Amino acid sequence: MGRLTDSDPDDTAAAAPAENNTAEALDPAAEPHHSARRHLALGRELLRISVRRVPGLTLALLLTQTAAVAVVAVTALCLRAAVNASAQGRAGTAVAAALGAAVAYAVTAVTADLGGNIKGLIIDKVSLLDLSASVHRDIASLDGIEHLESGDFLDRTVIVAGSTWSIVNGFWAAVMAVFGAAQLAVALLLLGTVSPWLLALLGFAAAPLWFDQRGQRAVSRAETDTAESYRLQQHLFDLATQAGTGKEVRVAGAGEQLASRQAAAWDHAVRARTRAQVTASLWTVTGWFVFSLGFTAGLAAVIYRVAHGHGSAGDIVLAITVAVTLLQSVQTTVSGTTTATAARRVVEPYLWLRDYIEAERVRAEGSTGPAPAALTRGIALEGLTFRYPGADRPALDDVSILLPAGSVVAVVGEYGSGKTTLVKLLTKLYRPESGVIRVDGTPLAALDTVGWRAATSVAFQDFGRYRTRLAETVGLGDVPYIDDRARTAAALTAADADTFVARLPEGQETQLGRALGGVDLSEGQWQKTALARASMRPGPLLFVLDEPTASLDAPSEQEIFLHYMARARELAERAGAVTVIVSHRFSTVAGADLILVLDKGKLVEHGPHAELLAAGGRYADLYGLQAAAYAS
Ligand SMILES: Nc1ncnc2c1ncn2[C@@H]1O[C@H](COP(=O)(O)OP(=O)(O)OP(=O)(O)O)[C@@H](O)[C@H]1O
Repeated sequence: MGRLTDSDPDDTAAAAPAENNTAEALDPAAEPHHSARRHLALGRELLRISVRRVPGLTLALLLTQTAAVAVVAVTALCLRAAVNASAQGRAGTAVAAALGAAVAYAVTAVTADLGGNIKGLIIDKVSLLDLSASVHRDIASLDGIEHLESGDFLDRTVIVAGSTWSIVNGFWAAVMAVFGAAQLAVALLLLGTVSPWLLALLGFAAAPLWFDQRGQRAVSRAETDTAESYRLQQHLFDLATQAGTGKEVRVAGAGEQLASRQAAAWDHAVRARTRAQVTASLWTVTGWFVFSLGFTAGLAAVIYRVAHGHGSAGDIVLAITVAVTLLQSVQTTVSGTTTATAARRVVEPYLWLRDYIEAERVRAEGSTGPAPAALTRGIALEGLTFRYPGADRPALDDVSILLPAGSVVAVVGEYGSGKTTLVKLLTKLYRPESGVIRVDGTPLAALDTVGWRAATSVAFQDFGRYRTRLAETVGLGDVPYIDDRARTAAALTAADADTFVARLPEGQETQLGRALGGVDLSEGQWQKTALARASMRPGPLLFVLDEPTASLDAPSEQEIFLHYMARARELAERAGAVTVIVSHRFSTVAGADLILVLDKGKLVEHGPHAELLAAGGRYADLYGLQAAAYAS
């Protein structure tokens, strides 16, 4: 992502999403297990970021940890010397050695506390100021929206966005584990000076590590396996508790049903996760049991040897001191490794997201062509086919047609026939699976996405409800002019919103959204704000209205259509702009130059209204049905 650029090219290639939107490309099982090399590279990046962001703290942490390793040896050697010197009656040496041990103990206590605090500070700063910000920025900068409609992407985003702290924590835990291992090595070396047999404790020290990792893998697996249930219960909870859906749920009396389904999904997720936690705890206990057995046997061996004249009393003290340190070192190494391993739950999706974003960037690299200043030929669809991830049939199937420059094109068809999908492809929110869109002969894919979008205005069917001040809600349609009140006022007029704006307490400056201390709008009023937003750009080459009046009453609908037809003609005159109007209501689109009739993704008829009526085909049937329904 953004500033983290050291990706492993092999891994990137392996993880890059497939070129098309196939189900396989989004199969969670297909997620790569990133190589150790990749994890190391990420570690180096995090170290670099820490050094850059908090150099003093990073240095202090590394120094305290190095000191912690050194004091293990100093403490044990001083204590052995003190005991042996006292036994031999060398009081001066004994006192000096005891003092050395005391100082070393004090340093141990200070470094333990200080290390933890410094680590916490570094993690907070790096995760909040760098990682979180770069994750949000990179996700927001993706061109299309397929990632926003992909469960796989969303799952990973949810995991990563809330847990960048774990990534940095995991890295520093790994560093602590390395220092713990160094401490362990020093401790074993000292034990070796008492008896080489004590080196066997290394094997026993590895047991807790190994068993702990097994447990962590079980926990990790359970979380992945239950991610869907977890998402489902969250969705059901939202359905019942959010104002929009909550109304329906209450009127329908579906609350109980939703609550029991939510409980079942929650129960399934929690049960599986708890089972895995219990298994992990059992593995941990087993590991420590094995270590304790080895430790007790080793200590018994030292005491036996000293009792039989091999070694001094100081050796026993050294063995006990070091063995205690050994326990601490193992604990540091185990907990560091466990935390670092647990962080893989976030690191793996994080690397997956980086690969995804990188692949998207590479794919967008060819899109650099400028949008034309005006259209002369129009927008040609050639064999356009598109299938949503996981869908068994295409949403658009081999659609070929020219949307002539300067024309008003209506797209009609029944629910789910592919109308909105066509809009998404025209606005580069999705890439076609096959076929091509040409803008005056240039493939749309070759045009710079930002440039093309700047030449486009769209009012989407599922429009956004931005709870800002009304003027900003509208002004967001053309960000450079967000504070241009004359322009936002004109856009509101175009959307037939003047009457309701006049009734708002502070007109254009009214804050929207009751939760933010503002006012709530009706569906129709929200739709008018979306229409106004789409009217902000003065001269788009492509102007799209997707069901622009679905929430409006008949007089508003009529008013708005008349206005936008006039605007379409004006835009056509000025720059050969194409206006696309998606509508269920056939009567409203009769004035279009070209009508496209979609049926299950196929373009089944096209032509002007009169021609299609005369042909007596699908359009004529549907038109007749609607006319009869409105007449009755
Ligand atoms: N994000 C999505 N993921 C998967 N399938 C989708 C998605 N959006 C739409 N579809 C499916 O693609 C097909 C075409 O949908 P589209 O929204 O383009 O139809 P439409 O003609 O605009 O419908 P409506 O009139 O209801 O708005 C439908 O079968 C729909 O279920």
